[in-house]
Amino acid sequence: MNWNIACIQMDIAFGKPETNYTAAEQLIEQAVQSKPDVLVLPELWTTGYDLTRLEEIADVEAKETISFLQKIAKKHHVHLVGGSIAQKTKDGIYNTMLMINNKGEFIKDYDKLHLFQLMDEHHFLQPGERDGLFTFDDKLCAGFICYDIRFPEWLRAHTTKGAEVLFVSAEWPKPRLDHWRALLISRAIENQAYVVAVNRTGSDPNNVFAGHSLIIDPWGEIINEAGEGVEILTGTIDFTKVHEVRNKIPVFADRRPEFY
Ligand SMILES: NC(=O)CCC(=O)C(=O)O
Repeated sequence: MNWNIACIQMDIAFGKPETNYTAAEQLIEQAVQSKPDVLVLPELWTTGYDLTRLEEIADVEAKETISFLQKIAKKHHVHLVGGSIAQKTKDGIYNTMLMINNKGEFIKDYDKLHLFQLMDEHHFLQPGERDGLFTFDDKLCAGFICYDIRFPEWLRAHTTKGAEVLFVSAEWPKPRLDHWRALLISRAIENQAYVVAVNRTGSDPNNVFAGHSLIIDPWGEIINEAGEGVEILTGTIDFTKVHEVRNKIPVFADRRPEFY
């Protein structure tokens, strides 16, 4: 089985959800022209890092975003890794990734596990406590959010359970572009999995963001890489490649977890 992927590398208006819904919808309408099976959005794409105003602008129980994504998924018969949004719950605000299948069914939400202190997340957000595993078309995938990629053990915990595609939504600043690329390529090689990583572009009052969304195969080869600007990045995932690479170098069978 193959999947055509489309990554929505967008700019994000700081603290303006309505502007961002409109911008995302326009880009998605362009992206669906190539008939993707899966569409992916970046981190905190409705609000950006306007953390001091989250109490006011976060989506309560993610209701508005889920309904926005469900409408798109059904209209275009496309699976959505709906990036992440600031979700307001009774326990606090979370940085939450939303997965909707191509029938418009809500499949999974994943709250960012590792909060990034350098961008003050720990002062405004609650850390997640659940895994990022989910299934589209019977294929086991996993979702991660930005800083999570610095924790190889977290991604490995998902591939040892069988995940074959690792989706990453990010707002990764430009000064650490080299880390972004190196970490993502490493996560693909060590997990022998596809990595589909969507970063935002543009800037906010505190950071300039790197763009350079990436689709990487299980051998660590880059299938496609975006530039710095607004872009729809596409690429095809061939699931047989996961099994070819895992059979060639049987990393999972050769692990010695009793010594780790
Ligand atoms: N939004 C984030 O989690 C950014 C992570 C980051 O920039 C890093 O260097 O790690």
